[in-house]
Amino acid sequence: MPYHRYRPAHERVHVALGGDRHWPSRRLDRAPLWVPVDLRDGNQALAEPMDPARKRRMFDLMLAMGFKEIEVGYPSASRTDYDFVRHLAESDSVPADVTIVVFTAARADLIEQTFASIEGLPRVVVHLYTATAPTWRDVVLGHDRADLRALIHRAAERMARLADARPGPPVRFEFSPEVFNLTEPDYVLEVCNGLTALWDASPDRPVIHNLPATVEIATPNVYADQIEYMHRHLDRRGSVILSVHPHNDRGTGVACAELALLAGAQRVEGCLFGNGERTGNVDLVTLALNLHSQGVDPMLDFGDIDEIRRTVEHCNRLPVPDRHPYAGDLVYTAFSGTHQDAIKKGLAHHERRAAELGVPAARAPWEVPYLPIDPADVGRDYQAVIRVNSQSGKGGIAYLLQTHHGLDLPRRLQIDFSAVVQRATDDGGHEVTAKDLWEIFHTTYLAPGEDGRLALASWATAETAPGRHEFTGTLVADGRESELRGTGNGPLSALADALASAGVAIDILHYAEHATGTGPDSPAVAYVECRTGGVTRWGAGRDTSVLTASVRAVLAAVNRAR
Ligand SMILES: CC(=O)SCCNC(=O)CCNC(=O)[C@H](O)C(C)(C)COP(=O)(O)OP(=O)(O)OC[C@H]1O[C@@H](n2cnc3c(N)ncnc32)[C@H](O)[C@@H]1OP(=O)(O)O
Ligand SMILES: CC(C)C(=O)C(=O)O
Repeated sequence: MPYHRYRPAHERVHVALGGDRHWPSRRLDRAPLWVPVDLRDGNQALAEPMDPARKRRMFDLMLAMGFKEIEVGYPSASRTDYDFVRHLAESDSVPADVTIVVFTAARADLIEQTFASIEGLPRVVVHLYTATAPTWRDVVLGHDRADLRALIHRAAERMARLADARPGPPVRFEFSPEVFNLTEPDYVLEVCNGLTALWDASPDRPVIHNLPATVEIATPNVYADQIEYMHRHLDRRGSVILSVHPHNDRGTGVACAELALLAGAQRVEGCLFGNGERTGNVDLVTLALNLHSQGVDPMLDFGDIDEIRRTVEHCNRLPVPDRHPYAGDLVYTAFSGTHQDAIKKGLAHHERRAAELGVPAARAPWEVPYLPIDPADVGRDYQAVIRVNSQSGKGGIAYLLQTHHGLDLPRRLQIDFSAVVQRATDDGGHEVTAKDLWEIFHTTYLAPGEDGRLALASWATAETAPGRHEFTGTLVADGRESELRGTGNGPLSALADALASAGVAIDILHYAEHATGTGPDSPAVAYVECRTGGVTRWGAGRDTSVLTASVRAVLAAVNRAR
């Protein structure tokens, strides 16, 4: 690989913080101000940018989730964006606690058009951006440091003039030195501090300085150092909201945002599920739910994450991957045996703990292995948690039979059945559903008691004296009938005695039964482990009568052994 073509980050940008950093020992204990930029940065990265209907649907989703500041577009870039801002203004669609952000480059015509778009909107941030990094200055914009600072200053003055001329509540300002992470720290400070003064930022009308990792170039600790340096050196710090805007080129956008928050950032711009230019903007869903999983209020509602995902997929026309943190189809699912076993035990323990605490399971403290959050918190259910394929073990299989069919298999039967399922999945190599498992269970353990070579044409039991039982019946073996009679201290030992009288000697090694529901019509299931002719097999029976279920279970085990 031609790796020698690339330079490490420390050769490309000076990080001014030195060794004196505070962020590593800080903790995240509150949510920042989240600002979704899906309708601008996300939208500009789509092959088919959103039409007005999709924009509106995304906007409504953001309101429903509880976002309080939303970047809605680049109104000077396209008719759709301009009209969307006008639509929000004219339809009175912005709740009183929500601020709208509009985005503009540092060009007079674009700024004028931006201000025209926001007429009548009560709470607005106008967001100015210009790239400040050396390569962009030299190659793209063709300005040296002083020229570019002057260009930005002129644009900011124009914004201030237009804002002053506007009736109603004051407009607020945001500035992004695009590619902040590759810009000399002293230059960013000079430009940002200049704007803080020019816009006369105050605590009640703070300016937002948004410091983008436009293209991720370094490990997240480097970004954290860069943010902490700015946090400690920006003028009028109490009048500045320090914002970050990470992208995900190295796949570490989330880590960059989290470390930046430790380093002093107060606001995060990103997109839902990480849509955005190239590898995307930082994913706000992951960031917020990471906080939730630490016991910190994320200040957003993810109660129905599948609906959020469906809406975002519809608006972006891009799928959210199956492994996406917190939201992917497979992220609360375990296929592998030991994980399933641990989750099954963990869920049972969770239910017990909730009962002990006297709270609903959905309110009890969460400590289930392999599941960082309770899927129910985001509207997922437990049904999908465990799925079975060739990597699965007894725990997961038993869990599915229990949750879907009410079967509570004895431990040794779980082991036996898991080997049966393993053979079935090894042959086909595919996933086995709960319905498939039931069919395999039925064919293997239940059916041999109902239509096996050894059957009972009729039978009856009676308690002839206290603790003394008699079993009588007609045995059909390979088409031939014979009468049976046996006695014992219970119906099953009487059955064993009767079978022995017909030359079928059996030993019942294990017996268990339970109801599968609550009403009188709900079937009982019996499980029997039998040894006959030196072979040990499990059988099962199912009937509304426990006794009939038990007799069938014995016959099933015997037929399987024969
Ligand atoms: C990191 C980011 O996400 S930045 C946001 C990027 N988003 C977008 O570009 C989406 C919307 N953009 C657009 O629709 C168009 O680019 C428009 C309408 C805004 C402008 O279109 P055009 O006038 O055709 O210009 P074009 O798109 O070619 O932009 C390049 C020009 O803008 C200049 N420019 C780039 N950024 C800025 C800036 N922040 N401020 C001022 N000028 C800038 C370039 O130097 C170049 O100037 P030149 O033509 O004199 O060389
Ligand atoms: C200009 C800023 C906000 C941006 O979109 C970026 O740098 O990615």
